[in-house]
Amino acid sequence: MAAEDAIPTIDISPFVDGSSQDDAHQRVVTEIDNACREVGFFYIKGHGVDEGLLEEVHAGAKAFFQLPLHDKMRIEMADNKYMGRGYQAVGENVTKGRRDLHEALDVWREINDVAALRIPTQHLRTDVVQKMDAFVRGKNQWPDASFEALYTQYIAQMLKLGDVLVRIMALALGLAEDALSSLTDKSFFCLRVIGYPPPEDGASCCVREGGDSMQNGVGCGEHTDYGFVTLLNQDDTQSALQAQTLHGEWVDVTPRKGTLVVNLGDMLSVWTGGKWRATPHRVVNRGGQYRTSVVVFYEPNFDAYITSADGAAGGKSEKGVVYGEHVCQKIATNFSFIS
Ligand SMILES: O=C(O)CCC(=O)C(=O)O
Ligand SMILES: [Fe+2]
Repeated sequence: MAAEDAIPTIDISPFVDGSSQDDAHQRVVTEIDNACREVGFFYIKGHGVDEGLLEEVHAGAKAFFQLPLHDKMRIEMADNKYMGRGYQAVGENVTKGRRDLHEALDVWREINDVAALRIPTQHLRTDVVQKMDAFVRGKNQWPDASFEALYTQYIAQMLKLGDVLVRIMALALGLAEDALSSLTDKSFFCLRVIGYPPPEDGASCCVREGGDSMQNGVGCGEHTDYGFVTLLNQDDTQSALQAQTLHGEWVDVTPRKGTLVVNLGDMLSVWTGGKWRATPHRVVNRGGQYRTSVVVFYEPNFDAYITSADGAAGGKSEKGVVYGEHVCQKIATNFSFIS
C-alpha cells in the first residue's frame, strides 16, 4: 500500500498561529485522534518550523558523517564517561540483538541536578537506573561550537512543537489541554542525527530472515520508540523508512518536502491504556544513496511515572512505568559496547 493511502498529512497550523476558529481546532484534534488510533504515524505541515532549518540540519549531518572516522571517534560514546551520548560508529547500534547499518550522534537533555530528580522508587522494578548512572549524569559531546549552536536551535524548535502536539493529543483524548504538560515540562528529549550508508549490494538489498542485519542491509531493525512523540525529519532519499499498519503490512513513509513525520512511542501507548499505537517501524535504505535523518524524541520527564491517565484509558489497562527506567533499560540493550 502506498504511504498516501496509509499515512495522513495533518495541517496543525490552527494550533501554531493561534488565530484560528474553534472548528479549525476541532478538525486538527479529530485528525490527530484518528491517526493515533489507526496508524500511529502521520506527517505534519503548518508546523511553523522554517524549511531552511529543516534542510540545514541535514547539511550539517552529511558534513559530520563525511569526516574521517578518527575525527568522529574523538567524541565516541563508547567511553563509559559518555555512555549513550556522542558518536556511534556503523554497526555499534544493536536492535533486538542485530547490528544496524547506521552511524549516529546522540544528544540527550543534560540533567544538571540529578539529586533533584523525584524518581518514584516505589514503582521501580529493577536497579537499572543506578547501573546507568553515567548516562543519567552525562554531558553531551558536540563535534564543534557551530554544530552545537545549529542543533541547539533545532532542538528548541522541536521541543516547542512537541509541546503543541501533546496539547492537541490531550484534547483528542477528551482531557484538559495541559493534561500531559506536567509529565513533559522537563522532557528527557533525545536528538539523534543518523546516517545510513547504502548497503553494498545497493538496490537488491532486502530484509532476510536470519543472519546479521549489517549484511542484510537493515539500517535500523524493527522497533517501537520509547517515549511520547517522535519528530522525524527525513532527507529526500526514497524507499527507506517503513511503518507497520494495524494489519501487519509494511508501508513506505515516503519523504514529503517541508513536512515532519510524527510517530508515537511506548509511553503514549501506556498512558492511553493501549488506545493509541506505538507503531513498529524500521529503516531499510533502498534509495541507493547515503541517507540522513534528524530525529528529536519528545519524551516524558526522566522521573515521570506513566500510567493510564484518568479518562484516557480506552482499551486494556497496562502497568505503569517510570520513564527513566524504561529508557535506561532500552538503551542498555541498544549499544554493543554496554554489557
Ligand atoms: O531514520 C529514520 O527514519 C528512523 C529512525 C528511527 O526509527 C529511530 O531512530 O528510532
Ligand atoms: Fe524509531
